[in-house]
Amino acid sequence: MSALTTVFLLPTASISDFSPSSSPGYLFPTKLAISCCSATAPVTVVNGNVENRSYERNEVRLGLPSKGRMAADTLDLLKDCQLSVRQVNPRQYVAEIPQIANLEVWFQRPKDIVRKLISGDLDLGIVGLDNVKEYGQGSEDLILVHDTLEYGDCRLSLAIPKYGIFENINSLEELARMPQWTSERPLRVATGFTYLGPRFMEENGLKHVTFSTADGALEAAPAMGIADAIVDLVSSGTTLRENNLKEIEGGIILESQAVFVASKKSLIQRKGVLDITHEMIERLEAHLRAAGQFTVTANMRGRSAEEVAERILSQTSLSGLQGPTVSPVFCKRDGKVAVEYYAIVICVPKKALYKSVQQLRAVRLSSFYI
Ligand SMILES: Nc1ncnc2c1ncn2[C@@H]1O[C@H](COP(=O)(O)OP(=O)(O)OP(=O)(O)O)[C@@H](O)[C@H]1O
Ligand SMILES: O=P(O)(O)OC[C@H]1O[C@H](OP(=O)(O)OP(=O)(O)O)[C@H](O)[C@@H]1O
Ligand SMILES: [Mg+2]
Repeated sequence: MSALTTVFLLPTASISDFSPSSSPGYLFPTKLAISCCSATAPVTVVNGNVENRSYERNEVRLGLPSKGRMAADTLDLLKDCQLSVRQVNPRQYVAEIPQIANLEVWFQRPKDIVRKLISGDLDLGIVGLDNVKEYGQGSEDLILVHDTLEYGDCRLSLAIPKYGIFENINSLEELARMPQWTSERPLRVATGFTYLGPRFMEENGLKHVTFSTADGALEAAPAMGIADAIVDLVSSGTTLRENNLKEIEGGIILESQAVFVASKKSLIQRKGVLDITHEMIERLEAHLRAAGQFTVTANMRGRSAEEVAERILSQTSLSGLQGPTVSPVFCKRDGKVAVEYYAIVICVPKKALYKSVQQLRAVRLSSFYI
C-alpha cells in the first residue's frame, strides 16, 4: 500500500486549520479519515483499539490526565481520599493505587481518556466535563458517576472582540442579528471544540457561521484577522481580557469541572468495575463532603440551652448536619458560678457560610469564629 497522504473530514467539512473556508453553514465532522494517494477507498483511523473491541484482560483500567492543568489536581484529590497513585517515575504511563486491588492506572491526554472509554480500552476516567461532552459526542456509553469533583472549574464560552463592529454587541441575540453575516461572508469562529461549537450555534439559530480550528492560543485569532469570534475555555477571564475579547450574554456553552466517568459497557460487563466504582465514589464523597463543611462556633446570651437552640433553629441556614450543639459557658459572677452565655457549634456547607454568618448576626450572638 502506498504512503498515507491526504487528510480530510467526512462528510465534506469546512472546518479548516486556521484557513477559513468560504462555504457557509454548520459543520458536523463525524469521522477523521486518511486516504491513500492512489487508493480509491479511504482508510478509517480510530483512536485506540482498531477493532473497537477490547482485548481480553482481567484488570480494571482507570485513565488519569497525563499532563496539563488537571494532572496534579487529580493526583492530589485521590491522595486526599487515601487513594494515592504509585507511579515509579513520571514518564511511566502505567501506575497503581495500592489500596485498590486489580486496578491499573493509565496516564493519558484528557481527550484520549474519553476516546479510550468509548473504544473499551479504559473502564473509568477522571477528566473535565468539557472533554466528555466534546469527545464523547453524546455517546450513551459514557456515564457520569460523579459530576462535581470541585476542581478544574471553567466554562466553554463564545467570545468576541471588544472593539470595531463588536463594540456595542453584548449578547448572542445581538450577534445573531448583525447584518454583516451572510452566506458569502459568514461569522468566522476559531475553536478547538469542533463538536460543541457548531451544535451551540445551530441550537441558537445562528445561520451563517464557519469554524476554523487550532490547538491553542485561540485568543489571538481575532486580532490576527483569522476569525471574528472564538469558542474556548474561560476560567479567570484574564486571557480574554489581555487579548481585548469579551464574553456575551447567552454565550456560555457549558459549565465544566472535573468529573469521574465510566464506560457503561464496562460497568455492566467487566468484573470488578462496579465494585471499584462504588469504592471510589464513597471515598470521593466522604472527602468532598468533609472538605465542603465549616465548623462555626458562636457564643450567645440566653436563658437556657433550649431557648438558644430555638432561636438558632428558627434560621434556615443554622440547623447544621443534625441540629446545633449548644453548651453552657460557665463564668464567675459575684463569686458564684453562673451561666449567661451558651456556645453553639454548627456545621455549615461552604456555600452557605456567608448566609449562616448573616443569620447568626440576626439572632444576636455575641461573638463567633469559624
Ligand atoms: N483556564 C482553565 N481553568 C481551569 N480549568 C481549565 C482551564 N483550561 C482548561 N481547564 C480544564 O482542564 C482540562 C485540561 O486542560 P489542559 O489545558 O491541560 O489541556 P488541553 O489544552 O485541553 O489539552 P491538550 O494540551 O492535550 O491539547 C480542560 O479540559 C478543562 O476541563
Ligand atoms: O480565563 P483564564 O484563567 O485566563 O484561562 C483561559 C485559558 O486557559 C486555557 O488555556 P491554557 O492555559 O490551557 O493553554 P492552551 O491554549 O495551550 O490550552 C484556555 O484555552 C484559555 O486560553
Ligand atoms: Mg489548555
